[in-house]
Amino acid sequence: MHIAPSILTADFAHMGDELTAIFDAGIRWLHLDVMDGRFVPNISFGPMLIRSLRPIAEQYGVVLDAHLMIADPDRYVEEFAAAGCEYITVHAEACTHLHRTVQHIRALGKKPGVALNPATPLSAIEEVLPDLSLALIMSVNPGFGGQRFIPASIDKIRRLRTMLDERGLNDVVLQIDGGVNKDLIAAVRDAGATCAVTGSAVYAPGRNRAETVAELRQALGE
Ligand SMILES: O=C(CO)[C@H](O)[C@H](O)COP(=O)(O)O
Repeated sequence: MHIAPSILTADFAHMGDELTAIFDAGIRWLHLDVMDGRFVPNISFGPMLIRSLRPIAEQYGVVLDAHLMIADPDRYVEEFAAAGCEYITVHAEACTHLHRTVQHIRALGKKPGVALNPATPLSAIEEVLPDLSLALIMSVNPGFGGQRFIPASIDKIRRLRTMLDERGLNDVVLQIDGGVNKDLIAAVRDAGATCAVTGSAVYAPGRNRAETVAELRQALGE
């Protein structure tokens, strides 16, 4: 089970320290929430910030995973590939030609992911599942960190796990994103997720980052 902290709720004035704190605690997967103010009602950051944190991530061998909550993401996938993202995830709801976008990311030598909003059924990705490296289930409505986990997401993870297993797609990362904390992380793992995005559970105001990471590991029985 990968723990993938999202920097959305980190202290942007001290980003270098925020990263080394979690990497020193053993984190090797970083989730980058890119928001455009159109697909979601919030604006976060873009490829420029990712380029600037890339050397620190490379020093520790950390996977950079970009979650593009942006309209018409084809316009920008090349920039995120050049910025050093290994996984590039787009939203099914934001793509007119999802299969083409997935192939575009693959052709750039990157690992394509597709995210689904809470109201979007799994059937929206069924046809592209064999082409994916990652499938992301949103367990909050995208746009903001610190929201409450939607309980129905557990069953959605289970159903996606079954779809992947039935097709022998065991290498596809099943990522869950939104409201995952120490009380929920074992349940999402048990339902079949293989990567948990944790924003405010790691980057909680005033909390020691090594301690928040250790709490999540403990909850997983590691
Ligand atoms: O995609 C996101 C919001 O759109 C964030 O990754 C997600 O919400 C993580 O933050 P938290 O763990 O605080 O919910």
